[in-house]
Amino acid sequence: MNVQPQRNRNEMGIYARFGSVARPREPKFEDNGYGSVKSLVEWLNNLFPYLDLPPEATEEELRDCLIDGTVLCSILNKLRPGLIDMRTSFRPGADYLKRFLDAMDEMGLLRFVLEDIQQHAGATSTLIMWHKGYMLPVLQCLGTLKEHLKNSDIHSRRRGDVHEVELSNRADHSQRGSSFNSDNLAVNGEDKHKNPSNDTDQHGHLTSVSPEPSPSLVPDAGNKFSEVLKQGLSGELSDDNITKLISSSSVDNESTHMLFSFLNQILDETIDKKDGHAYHMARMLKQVVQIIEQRVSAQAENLKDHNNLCRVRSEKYQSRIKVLETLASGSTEEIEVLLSHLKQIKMEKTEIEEKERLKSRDLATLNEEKNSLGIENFALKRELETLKRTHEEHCLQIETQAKEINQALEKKAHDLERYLMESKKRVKQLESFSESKSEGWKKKEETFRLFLNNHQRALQELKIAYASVKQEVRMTKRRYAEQFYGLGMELEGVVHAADNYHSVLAENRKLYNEVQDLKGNIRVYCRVRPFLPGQCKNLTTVEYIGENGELLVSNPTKPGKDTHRMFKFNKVFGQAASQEEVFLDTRPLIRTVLDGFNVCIFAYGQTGSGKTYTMSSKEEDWGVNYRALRDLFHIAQSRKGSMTYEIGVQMVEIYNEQVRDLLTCHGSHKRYPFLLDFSFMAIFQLLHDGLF
Ligand SMILES: Nc1ncnc2c1ncn2[C@@H]1O[C@H](COP(=O)(O)OP(=O)(O)OP(=O)(O)O)[C@@H](O)[C@H]1O
Repeated sequence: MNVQPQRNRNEMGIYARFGSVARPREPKFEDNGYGSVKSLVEWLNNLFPYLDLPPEATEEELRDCLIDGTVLCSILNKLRPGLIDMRTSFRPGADYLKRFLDAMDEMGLLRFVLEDIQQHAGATSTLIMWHKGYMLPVLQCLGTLKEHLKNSDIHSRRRGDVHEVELSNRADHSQRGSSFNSDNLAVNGEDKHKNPSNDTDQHGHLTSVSPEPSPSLVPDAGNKFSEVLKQGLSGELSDDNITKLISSSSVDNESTHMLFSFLNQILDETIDKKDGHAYHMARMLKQVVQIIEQRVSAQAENLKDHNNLCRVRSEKYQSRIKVLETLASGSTEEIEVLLSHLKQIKMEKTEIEEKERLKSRDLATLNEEKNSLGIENFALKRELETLKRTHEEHCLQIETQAKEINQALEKKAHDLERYLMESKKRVKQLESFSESKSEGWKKKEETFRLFLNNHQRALQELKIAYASVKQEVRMTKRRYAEQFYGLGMELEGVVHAADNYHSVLAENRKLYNEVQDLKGNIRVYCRVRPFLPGQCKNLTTVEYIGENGELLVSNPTKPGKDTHRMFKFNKVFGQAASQEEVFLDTRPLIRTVLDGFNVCIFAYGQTGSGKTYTMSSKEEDWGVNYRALRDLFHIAQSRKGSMTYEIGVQMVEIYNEQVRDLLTCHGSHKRYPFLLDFSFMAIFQLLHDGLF
């Protein structure tokens, strides 16, 4: 690469600050062995006719064509179909370029960096001119792709040929002796140097190999290992000698090409023998060897590209160094400018030195001050330490006191919290109590208000009523006086009527007594006692009891008409007659006592005939005596207003012609004559007369 610095006053460059204009000669792409820009443009037009690039397109036009990355990605897809998915929604430009560069990395191919194609997109024209050769890495990358695409076409064509050759080889392999794989390539660096004409083309690429063994791949006649190999393949060499040969260093000295040839020959021999497991192993190994050969070939390509890149970059840097050397040896104007700069710098230096002197003087002063301040500082430090110690002791005391106070305060706070909780509880209780009380008082107030209102209303009503009552009382008084007068008049009538009543009453009494007289002053009743418990009911002598006091008694012991005897009484009470019935017949006679008549009732009969039962009886079934007294007291009570009665009672028993007082307690007064009373005398007379 011949880069000569040229000076052109009509162009501007980054050296303009020195007043000079320098433009390095732009690197020539043709010099790098990748073909000219023109050839690349032609290749791209053939590949993608729609691009329609002008044949004389500049690097700038080429960059504009490639900047969105789609063309580059399409080239890669030509090389490996489907490598980059162009249908995805990548943004043309940076995204496609990144995808392209990543794919190049994956394939291990030489590539440029993103800045190589993008760095001048927004730059000034000055910078573009300086970097006129900036597209060089991009063009080199294009050249690499062009070569790979070409090789890929050759390889694909050759793979078709190899397939045919392999088929024919398998058919007559025994006649041919040996066959080389079409991909047998020399990749060792030594090999390339040793046999450049055999392994690489003029651009340093690995050459393709024809299906037939190339003379360049034939083992070297002067090589000892090759001779031994020939002997080994022809079976002239023993196994021990082969082992010794492998263990010796002669294998290391052989080229990769020879080693692959040797390996292929051994594998072909083994396959030809068709010896069971060894045959299959050999086939598999042969396939592995082919893959390794392909990979070695690809790596050789990459290494070669890398070497080329390094060489190009080295040449570029060499040219830049030369440009810089030229510039350094360069211009008087620049030197003058530099001298003026130097003078200026010297003046600045003098000023700076003066300032430094002043600063050193200030520094000395400051040092003295610093020393005095140091001493003062030391004293202050000591004082500070003393104060610090005192302060620490004081702090400790304060901390201790603070702890004690804190504990006391915490205790108090705890107590206060407890009190507070209790107070809150009590406050809540009091609040609820006061609320309930308040509600109660409100209700009472409401009730009282209603009560007051009612009372006020009632009071009003009372006042009105009072007025009306007052009026009414006046009216009533008047009416009362009138009625009182009327009553007085009526009372006079009543007095007259009372007088008449007494005369009527006397007349009534007279009539009543006359009725009693008509009924008979002396009445005789007969009561038949029922059989007592234990007595035989069939022994009764009562045959018939009549309505009008007839009683038929039978006596079977007497003959004839004396068997039945009829008795006649005022009334005969049968066995079923009650005490009440007996009393009711005697009651009218008893009541005449209240009109001043004397009445005597006595019972007569043999022992156990029922005299006591009829007259007294028991409390629950009173006899005539008790019933008569109760009736007399009742009438006396009803006539209390008009009549006052004094009632006296005597009860006597006449037994064996002896009269005994039944109410007295003294035995001396029991026998007759204890009382000379008319009524008793009459009874005695009656008894004496034999009426009873
Ligand atoms: N009507 C009657 N109904 C039921 N029981 C009667 C009746 N009359 C008498 N008795 C009963 O007959 C018994 C004898 O009666 P009670 O003592 O009255 O006879 P008395 O005539 O008074 O005898 P004494 O002359 O011996 O005193 C009593 O047990 C009495 O309760």
